[in-house]
Amino acid sequence: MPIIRADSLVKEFRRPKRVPGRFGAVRTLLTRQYTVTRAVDGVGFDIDAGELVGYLGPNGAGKSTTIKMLTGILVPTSGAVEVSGVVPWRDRERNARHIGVVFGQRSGLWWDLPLIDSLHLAATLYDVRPADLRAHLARFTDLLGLDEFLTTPVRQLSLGQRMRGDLAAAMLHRPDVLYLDEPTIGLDVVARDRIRAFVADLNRAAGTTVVLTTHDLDDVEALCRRIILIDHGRVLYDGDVATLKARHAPHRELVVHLAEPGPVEIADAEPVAATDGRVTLRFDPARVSSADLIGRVLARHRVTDLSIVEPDLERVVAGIYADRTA
Ligand SMILES: Nc1ncnc2c1ncn2[C@@H]1O[C@H](COP(=O)(O)OP(=O)(O)OP(=O)(O)O)[C@@H](O)[C@H]1O
Repeated sequence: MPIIRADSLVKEFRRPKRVPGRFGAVRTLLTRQYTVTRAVDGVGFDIDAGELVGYLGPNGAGKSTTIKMLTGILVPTSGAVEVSGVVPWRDRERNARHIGVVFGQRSGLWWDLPLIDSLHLAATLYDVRPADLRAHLARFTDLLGLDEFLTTPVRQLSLGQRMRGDLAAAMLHRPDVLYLDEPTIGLDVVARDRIRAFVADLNRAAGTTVVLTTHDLDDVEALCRRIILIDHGRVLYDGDVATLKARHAPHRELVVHLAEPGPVEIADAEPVAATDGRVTLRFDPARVSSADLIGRVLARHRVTDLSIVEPDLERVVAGIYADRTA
């Protein structure tokens, strides 16, 4: 049963056409001509309760605009959107009760308050019961490592600390759906890992549905089974990560470290690199299994180490965008 339904969503932005020259500003106002940007151009998808979906696309593809329509910040030009049976832009208050939103570039916290006071204030706004607040705060503090900076004013927090605070604030009322827009942008490895672990835990333990927009495809590899790929406001791909890779990057690589450097010639495998006894063989798993290939290499060579390299999602997605613009 879908918890999020988007059907033929379109969003156009109109901007007054600027008239150049003397008195241009006045003439811009008077001519009333507009440039129309179609940021989202017929996007549709269903997301089931408990899914964790990566919503991806290059700069300007229409990701944030879609998320803003899902959260009720923007009204679609046409098409329909429903989240937990609510039309977000029509009933913003009811919608807000069952969603959490975190925009990586912007904070929902109160700058002058210590983080803990900001969290209490967020809980008050959402009518979180004191006992629930205590339980959620304890769990989030533990998972996100908040205790070292709970009493620090928000304006003094580092980006990673602030982001963890924002996530906690967004989830205190235990919404069914969490929208995350670039949650790990500019963060160090520690903060990024904390955030990934927290999101994975929310999804697994509480069944929270998560829609994640990110340019960091390591986030996607770590968290998402399904991705929706958009470009120029349209869906290019909607499905699981493994199928996308199989379709667009069917090859795997077997990296072999030889005890005695030399050429490796094996049927069904193409040597693509060789340095200091480290040979990389590219193969198609649909034609030859890794086990078979490894068996053949071991039968012919003395090997000190070997590994299989999966295609990198980053490269796969970059290749798809390049094909589109070629
Ligand atoms: N308020 C606005 N007024 C006019 N045009 C806008 C507005 N907001 C977005 N756009 C345009 O709509 C298109 C899609 O923008 P959007 O921010 O949704 O892309 P995005 O995929 O989130 O990009 P990024 O990865 O760079 O954040 C862009 O061409 C952008 O310039």
